[in-house]
Amino acid sequence: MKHITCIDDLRALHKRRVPKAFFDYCDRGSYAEETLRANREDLQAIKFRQRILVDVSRRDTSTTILGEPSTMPLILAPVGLLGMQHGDGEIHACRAAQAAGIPFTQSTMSICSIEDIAANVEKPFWFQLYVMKDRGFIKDLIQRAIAAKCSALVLTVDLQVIGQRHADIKNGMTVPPEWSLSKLLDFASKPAWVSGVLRGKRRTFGNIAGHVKNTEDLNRLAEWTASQFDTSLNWKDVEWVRSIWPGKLIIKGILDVEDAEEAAKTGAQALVVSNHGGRQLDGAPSSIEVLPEIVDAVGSKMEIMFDGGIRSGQDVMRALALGAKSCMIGRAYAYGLGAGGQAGVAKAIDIIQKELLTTMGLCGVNKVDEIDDHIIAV
Ligand SMILES: Cc1cc2nc3c(=O)[nH]c(=O)nc-3n(C[C@H](O)[C@H](O)[C@H](O)COP(=O)(O)O)c2cc1C
Ligand SMILES: CCCCC(=O)C(=O)O
Repeated sequence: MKHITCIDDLRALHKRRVPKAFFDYCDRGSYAEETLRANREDLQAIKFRQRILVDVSRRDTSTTILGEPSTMPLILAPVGLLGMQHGDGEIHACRAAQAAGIPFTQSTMSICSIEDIAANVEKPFWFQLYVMKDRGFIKDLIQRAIAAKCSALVLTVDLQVIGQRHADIKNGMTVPPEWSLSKLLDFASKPAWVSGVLRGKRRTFGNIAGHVKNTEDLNRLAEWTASQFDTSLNWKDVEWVRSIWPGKLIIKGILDVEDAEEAAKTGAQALVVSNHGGRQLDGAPSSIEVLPEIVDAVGSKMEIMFDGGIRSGQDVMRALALGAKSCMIGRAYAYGLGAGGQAGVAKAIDIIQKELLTTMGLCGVNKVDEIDDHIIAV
């Protein structure tokens, strides 16, 4: 890993090591990918004020996230199918996060189950919930997260209707992989990936396989989602989740001020300003574009987390300057996982922390809570 110096290097290695269908599933966005591109372009358009001759010898990235100490304002976002990027991928990513001292969020759509992770890591992790039609099953899932001592529930509210990802259709992306000649040739050129996934505990969705009806459709992710996810989901269901889950609640997938104001009334402690990494509503604004107005509206009532397009410590600094308390990363660490398992995720986190520390120094800032819009050049 010594020639890896940035997240882009991990992406290139991920692309080389993991079958095309799973790399593209991770890398690409929905429809024309306008929002996917806007997430990156709008972050890059924010320029810093360089400040010199400030004593920055006591720089420190540590902070708190929902009252808990964290070594940096960074969270591993829920990412589905990590166990298809690398055998036992969820366990490896969670271990890397815990070793680095930051939270890991397990997706409902994980390959390893909640119990698989809990048995293989040392500390509590966060659980992300998708609400499906079978509410008895969802209640059971929440109770499994409670039994596994998950320390926060991330309720994702922006994927009841799934945005089409052209690449997944073109690649025939299925879980577990379905065989075809082109896939066999692709897999044959990635032997380390094949043996890693074969050694992994599971090759299908650990949390949901065996529980929900229509599992015969499970292989075709988009069709299966359309048949299982509940499009009637509304604010009353958030109250229902709140009544079952006693711990910290985070609502993920807010882009609109009115929705943020509604979220603030639910008793949730935090929200994530997110467009799902440009994988859902194509044509939606970038997350960074709407962050300031959401912070203005509800930042005094809830902790504001941010995601969408973060590929560096500079990007974390930008989101914090515009009012986020912490940032989630999705692809940045998934690339690391595909590139090198736990060590690759650790590398992604380390790269971002070092970049943040350097950027803080060059902007004349010592502490995370000193980062605000004074560091932005106008
Ligand atoms: C491959 C992939 C799978 C994802 N799966 C989930 C998921 O299961 N649940 C969820 O809430 N968000 C999911 N997301 C969205 C991420 O949690 C996060 O919002 C997004 O990745 C942030 O953008 P970034 O990838 O540019 O950092 C997924 C994102 C990616 C890239
Ligand atoms: C069916 C959803 C799978 C996980 C997800 O949220 C994503 O791919 O963006």
